[in-house]
Amino acid sequence: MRAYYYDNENYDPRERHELIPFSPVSPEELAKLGVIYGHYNHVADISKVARERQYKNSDELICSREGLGDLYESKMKTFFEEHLHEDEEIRYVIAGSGYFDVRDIYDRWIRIFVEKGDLLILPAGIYHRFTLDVNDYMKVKRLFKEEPKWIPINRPADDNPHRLEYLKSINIVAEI
Ligand SMILES: CSCCC(=O)/C(O)=C/O
Ligand SMILES: [Fe+2]
Repeated sequence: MRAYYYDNENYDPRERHELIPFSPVSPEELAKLGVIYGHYNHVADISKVARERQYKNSDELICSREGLGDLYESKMKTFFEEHLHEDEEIRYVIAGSGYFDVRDIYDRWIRIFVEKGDLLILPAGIYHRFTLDVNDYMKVKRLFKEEPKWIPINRPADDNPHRLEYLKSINIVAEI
């Protein structure tokens, strides 16, 4: 995992987009936003984490042109729309790599590069998005607390109760 501030420039999002000067973000800073990172060499280790955190379901997705076929363009577009979920987003990278972008408390984008063995947990209510990198391939295990479901709620969703709950959890009081 490697996290850093995004440059906000308007070229292929699958490029690195490092802000100049390079501004790294530590796992501790991510934790303050409620973003949890771990690294596990074997997919089997994830079963333990899943038990501990009471994730009951999982599925696997191959994000690539081949894996998604005709859905590739539309899925990539959806994943890269800024959105939130009403539940945690839990992703374990089985192979390949990609980027999750999350908003910090000042609404700046932090780019999180994840690769094989990385586990990333995004809290419910955080604004974020996802893109593959230039290698265009990621095999990911998605874990769910309940039934496998993936519902993105696109920004603006500032009145969403999970958004408000999230802001409270990181000590930000929303302006109404
Ligand atoms: C890499 S898993 C597919 C993307 C996804 O599930 C998501 O919610 C991105 O934010
Ligand atoms: Fe998401």
